[in-house]
Amino acid sequence: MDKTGEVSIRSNQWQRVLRWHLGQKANEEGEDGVKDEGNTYLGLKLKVNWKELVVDPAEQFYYVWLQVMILPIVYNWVIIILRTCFTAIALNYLPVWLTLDYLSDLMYITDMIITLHTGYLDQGILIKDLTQLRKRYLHSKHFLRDLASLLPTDFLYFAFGIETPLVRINRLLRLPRLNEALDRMETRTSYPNTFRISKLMIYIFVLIHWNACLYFALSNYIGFGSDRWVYPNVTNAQFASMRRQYFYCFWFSAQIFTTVGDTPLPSREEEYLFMIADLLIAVLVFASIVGNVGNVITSLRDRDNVFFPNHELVKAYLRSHHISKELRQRIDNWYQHLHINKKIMRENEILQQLPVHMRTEIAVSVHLPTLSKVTIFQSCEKSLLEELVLKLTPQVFSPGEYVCRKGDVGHEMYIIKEGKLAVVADDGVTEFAVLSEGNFFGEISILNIKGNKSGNRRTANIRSIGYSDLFSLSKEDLTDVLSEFPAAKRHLEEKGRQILTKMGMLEESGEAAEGEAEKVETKIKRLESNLEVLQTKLARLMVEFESSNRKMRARVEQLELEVAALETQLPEDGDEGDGALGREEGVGGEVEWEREEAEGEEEEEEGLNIKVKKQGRGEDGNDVPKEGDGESTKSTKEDAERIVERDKSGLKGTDNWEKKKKDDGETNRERGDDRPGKGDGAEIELENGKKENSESRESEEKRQEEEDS
Ligand SMILES: Nc1ncnc2c1ncn2[C@@H]1O[C@@H]2COP(=O)(O)O[C@H]2[C@H]1O
Repeated sequence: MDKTGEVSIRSNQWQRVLRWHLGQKANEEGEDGVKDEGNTYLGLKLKVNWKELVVDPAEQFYYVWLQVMILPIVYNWVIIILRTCFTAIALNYLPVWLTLDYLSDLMYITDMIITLHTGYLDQGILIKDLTQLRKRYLHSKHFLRDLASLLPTDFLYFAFGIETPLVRINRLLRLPRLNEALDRMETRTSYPNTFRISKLMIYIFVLIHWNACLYFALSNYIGFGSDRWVYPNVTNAQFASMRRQYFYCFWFSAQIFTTVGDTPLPSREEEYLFMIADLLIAVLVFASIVGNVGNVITSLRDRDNVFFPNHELVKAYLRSHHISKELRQRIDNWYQHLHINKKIMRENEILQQLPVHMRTEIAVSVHLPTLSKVTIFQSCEKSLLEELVLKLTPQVFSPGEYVCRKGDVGHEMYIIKEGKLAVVADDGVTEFAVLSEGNFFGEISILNIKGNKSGNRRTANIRSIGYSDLFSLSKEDLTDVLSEFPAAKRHLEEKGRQILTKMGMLEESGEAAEGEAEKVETKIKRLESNLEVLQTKLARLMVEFESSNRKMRARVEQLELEVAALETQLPEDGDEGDGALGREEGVGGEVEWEREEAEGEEEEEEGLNIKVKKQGRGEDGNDVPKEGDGESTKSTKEDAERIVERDKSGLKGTDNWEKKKKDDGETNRERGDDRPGKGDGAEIELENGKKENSESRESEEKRQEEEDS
């Protein structure tokens, strides 16, 4: 199984390498082809449609191609000026130069084709459509620059002669491609500081080289050996060789740029101008060397400071607080141990800038070997381990140091990555057990194990025997993780219980008490929920009672009003028909106003009013004094208003309840349920009211009939 797996992984890698050879289309077919037959690769290679090849700029091929492109660009930057100024060098190696020239041109052309087929990201998606790629490249300024760098200026050789390679100066325009390649390398390299310094040195070398070439050309122009400043006479055998010519000029130029050593004083204006320009450039070169090297040193120190805590500051602090020599020595040893063994304490801080999933992957690959040695985590799901690794904090303990002491409050548990620790008695000598790599401890006091007599206190002293490398996991983090993985929690608790039982620190009745406590808790919860239901019912009943009470009161008040109105009306009935009518109207108005209060009872109320009027006339027949009439009517109206006001304010307290009832009813109706809902008390009330009214009306009518007869 393993072997087959390995083979398939390897073949996958090959398939990926093939992808950029075969192009996107051929790739799909190619995968099957490669699987099926060994010879298919060759067949597919012939089928490759190179025109449709699209390069992903994030892939290895593009990176490798950029590195290859460094060669022709650097070649042109170094050789064109050399051949221009050192004619002897140009002519002596002409076939070599011409070959290299056209080879570099070929690479420039290939580079343009590859750029044309390089996809780009649009909203995070790689664009592979060749028409779009072509359009984008051909409309960009890069294309113009690339085209300019490839113009066949070599035809100018016919005009100026083969010894003037300066005609190829346009080849230098490809410099941005070199920068791109170097930038990519800088992000990929594992040694960015070394890379930066090397890059700087190469730039300076090219600058000195150019200056050397120009110095030789200027000397040639002024006349070799005409003064002390220029290049000595080339007819002199000592300075005749091409190598000597170049090295002398390079040395002279390097002297100026590094401002080290004595250069001969210039004697002609041209020489002065050359020296002035060189010295100005030299200042910049010098400054950039110092600056860059300074940066590298600072970044190296910063890296160390991030990896390891700043010892200098701690030392200064300890000195200023007159800490004992012995303790200072221990602290020094601790730092020394970290540095020598490259123990990184602040990895969480260092990886902070990465997205969580990447941090998890790193943490998993770094810490999983340790976690997988821990027995309880061996059987755990991968997701639990992934959650755990991000929460682990590395800690290093020195020899003899106590990690925890019996009786302390526990805040974290520990996993041993490396080292040995002893569970020791209070005398610090008797060892109960020795814990080593892959063991864990400190879980008992943070797990709230039922029946644990020591509660949240440490049950033992743990002392580091030598240097020990631990991971600590805080109580909160552990609780968080375990809440989602109950099996792991049970496992941990079981181990804790075993230790506690051995130590006799687990209450026997702990389990039973736990069960009892659970039962009581369940009962309490049930009672509480019952109580809630009862309270709700009571509140509903209260509201219903309140509502019917209010209505009854309103009805009584209304009847009283009407009776009073009739009483005042009766004596005038015979004399002033109109006035009586007016009053009747007035009372009717009041009654109407009352009616609005009594919800949904209009018809019944009207019926009642008529009956009351009849009854009033029939029963009484007494003359009610006219004077008192007005007053009584007025006071009755005021009373009624007061009552209604009171009722209204009484209503307010129950408004929410009424509203809830209505809402409930509406919800039911929305559900298509026409039955009265939980909150349909009002409707029920209304129906009850109607029933009562019709009953009272019937009894009223009966009474009337009896009286009439
Ligand atoms: N006899 C023992 N063997 C191994 N580990 C122990 C023993 N006694 C205590 N421990 C561990 O030491 C830890 C001390 O802190 P805790 O009580 O939180 O949890 C304890 C256990 O994890």
